[in-house]
Amino acid sequence: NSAHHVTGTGRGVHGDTKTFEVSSYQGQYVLWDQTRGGGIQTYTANNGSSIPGYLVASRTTTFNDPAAVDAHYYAAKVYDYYKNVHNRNSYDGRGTSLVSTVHYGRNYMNAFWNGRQMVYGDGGSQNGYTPFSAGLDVIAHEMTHGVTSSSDASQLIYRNQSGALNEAISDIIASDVDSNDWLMGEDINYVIRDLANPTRYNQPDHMSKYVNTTQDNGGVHINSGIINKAAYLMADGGSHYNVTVQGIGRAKMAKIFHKANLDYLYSNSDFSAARSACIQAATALYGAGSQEVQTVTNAFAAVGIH
Ligand SMILES: CCCCC[C@H](S)C(=O)N[C@@H](Cc1ccccc1)C(=O)N[C@@H](C)C(=O)O
Ligand SMILES: [Zn+2]
Repeated sequence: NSAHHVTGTGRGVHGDTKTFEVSSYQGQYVLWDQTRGGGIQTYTANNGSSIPGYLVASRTTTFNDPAAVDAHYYAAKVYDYYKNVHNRNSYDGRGTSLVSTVHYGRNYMNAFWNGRQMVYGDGGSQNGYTPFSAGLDVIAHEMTHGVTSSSDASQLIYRNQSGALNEAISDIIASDVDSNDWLMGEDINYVIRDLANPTRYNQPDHMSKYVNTTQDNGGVHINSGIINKAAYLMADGGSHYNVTVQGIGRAKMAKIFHKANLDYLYSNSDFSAARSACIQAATALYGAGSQEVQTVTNAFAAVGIH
C-alpha cells in the first residue's frame, strides 16, 4: 500500500546522492524496496560474519550508510536489468526477494553469493578501504551467480572449467549491466580483470594458456579469462590468434550467454560444452546460419575452443 512506497535518499560511497525505494517499518524507515518482485532488502552485518544481520534502518528517509545505499540502489538497478533485458523476475525468475548484506567481516576484500543472497565486504588497504558494494559490476556479478545457481539446468559446479565458466558468465553479464567499459572492479579501486585484454591481469586469453592449478578452486578466477575474451570478441569483434571475428554488439552477446546459461549449460559443463551451448542459444535466438551463429563459432575458435 502507499505507506510502503516511500522514497529514501542517501550518499553512496563516492559521495553521490542517490534516491531509492524504502519502507516504513515499526516507526522507522528501512532499506526494503517493496516495488520490485518479492522485494529488495539490504542488511548490515555490522562487521560480524552472521548473515543476513540487521535490516538497515533510519529514523528519517535519509540513510547515512554509503555502503548500504550503494548495495540497495545497485540491487534495484540489476533487478531492473534482468526484468527489462532478459524478462526475468529476480535471480530465480520467480520474484524471490533479493537480499544483500554489507559490512561483512573486517577489511574483507571480497563479495560473494552464498547460495541465497549477496554479501559485501568493506574492502581493505589494497583498494583504499572501498566497500565492494560501490561497484555496479560487483552487484551484477554476484546476482548473476544467483541466476546461475537457480537455473535448474546449469548450477555450473564451482571448480575447474565449469567453475571458470560460472565466473565468466558473472563477469560477462556484469559487463552488459555496467556497460561503459570491459573492466571489472574499476568503481571499487580494484581493477582485477579486463574482458578485452585478460592477460593485462594475468589471465589466459587462449586455451593453450589454460592454467591447471589447485589454487582458487582450480583457477576459476584465472581461466575465466578465456571465456571472457571470447565474449568480448563476440561483442566488439577483432582478430585474435589469426582468427577474425565479426562483432554483433554487447546486447546480443549477453542474450546469447544468458540463454546458454539457462537452457543449454549443465552442472559440469566444460569450455567445449560452453561453445555448443552458445551456438545453440544463438541458433534459437537468431537462426541457423545467422551472422550471430558465425560470430559465436569464430569467437570460440579464436580462443582455441573448437
Ligand atoms: C568467498 C569465496 C569466493 C567467492 C568469489 C566471489 S563469487 C567473486 O568472484 N567475487 C568477485 C568480486 C568482484 C566482482 C567484480 C569486480 C571485482 C571483484 C571476485 O572477482 N573476487 C576475487 C577477488 C576473488 O575471489 O578472487
Ligand atoms: Zn564470482
